[in-house]
Amino acid sequence: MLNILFIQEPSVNSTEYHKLTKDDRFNVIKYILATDGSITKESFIEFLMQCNRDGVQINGIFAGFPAFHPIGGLTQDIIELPIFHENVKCIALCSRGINFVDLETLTKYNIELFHYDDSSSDSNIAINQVGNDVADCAMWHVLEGFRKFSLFMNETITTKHSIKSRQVIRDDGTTKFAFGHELNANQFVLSPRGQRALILGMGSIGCLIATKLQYGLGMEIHYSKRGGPIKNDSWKYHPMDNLHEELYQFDAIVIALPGTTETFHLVDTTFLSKCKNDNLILVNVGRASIFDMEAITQGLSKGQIRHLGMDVFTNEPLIDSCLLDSRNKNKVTYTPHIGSGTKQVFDQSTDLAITQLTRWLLPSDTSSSRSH
Ligand SMILES: NC(=O)c1ccc[n+]([C@@H]2O[C@H](COP(=O)([O-])OP(=O)(O)OC[C@H]3O[C@@H](n4cnc5c(N)ncnc54)[C@H](O)[C@@H]3O)[C@@H](O)[C@H]2O)c1
Repeated sequence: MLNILFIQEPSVNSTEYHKLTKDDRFNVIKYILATDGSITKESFIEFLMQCNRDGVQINGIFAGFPAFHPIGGLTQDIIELPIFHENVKCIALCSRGINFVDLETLTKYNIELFHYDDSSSDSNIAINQVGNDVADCAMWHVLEGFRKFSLFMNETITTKHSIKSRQVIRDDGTTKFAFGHELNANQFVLSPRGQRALILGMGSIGCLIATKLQYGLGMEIHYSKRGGPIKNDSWKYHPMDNLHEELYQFDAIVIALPGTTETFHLVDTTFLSKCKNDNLILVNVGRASIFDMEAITQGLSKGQIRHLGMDVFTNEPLIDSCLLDSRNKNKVTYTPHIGSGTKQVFDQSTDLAITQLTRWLLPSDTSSSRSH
């Protein structure tokens, strides 16, 4: 019997989880690392020791979201414990990103770490569901940048009146009727149709953002990435090393890049100085580290940035102060890192993680979806 420890709750809709609970080759053990601080690293280690005293060896770990984060990560001292590295053969995360895990020490002990990967048709999953759902989130922020629907909705909630909610306040404080095309005396609601979007990063997320902005909003698509262009004749490629010279022409810039040392503060004061100097829409669904937030804050205050849309934050889970600043309330939209937060992704991530664990632990198993 192989023991799989669940340190986070799986999706109750997961077919693979239900199969696992009925499979007599596996035993499901749960010790949930709660996010409220009630379980510490010490209590987790004590739990492992108790398992050992009871003669139960943990062979695989379903880490889910947010994995080991509540106890400060899967650190070297935990992995170095013989009761850990002598028994655990594999760990499966539900997130695509691998954060708070000491990969080097896991590799030293040949412990396999799986993460969410929906790019292959190998398993019974919807391919690139994450890319699709994050791209929806990016498209919403871009649309908000042009049309400002949330702003009008909030005004309607406040005024309970469909005319007053779109009224424009003149510089002298008087109001006038508005068709809905004016935000204030100097700013207009715009159609995204025919406007130019630059997408930075053209991986599984970037390509779907491009498709949605092109076919959903009617935008002209430009993109940049490392390693040369992709095969698509209707999107225009700009090499990264010449990007600054091209920035003047874009109405919306969408970030779908990973947070790396190379992309750190890619969007800084110099970058912004090359962009158009008003009505710029900036959206980030990649990583906040790509933005130099001081430069962005200045861009907002001097009126260069018409709209800032963010699904990622510098010190998550905290929200960047420029987004919370009341002076920017009509210029920002933010979502709490929920780009991929759909039921479909949640259910599928459990299915994938369990498939990865069971395949690794029983490599010769050829039954059902667990076969190689
Ligand atoms: N907001 C969310 O909920 C959410 C969810 C999943 C992923 N993400 C973020 O989105 C990022 C992109 O995800 P993906 O699945 O499309 O990744 P991917 O690996 O499929 O694509 C990354 C793209 O970025 C490009 N790139 C990487 N480094 C670069 C550099 N230094 N300069 C220029 N281009 C570079 C690559 O060429 C590729 O086109 C992830 O790394 C993650 O940070 C966010």
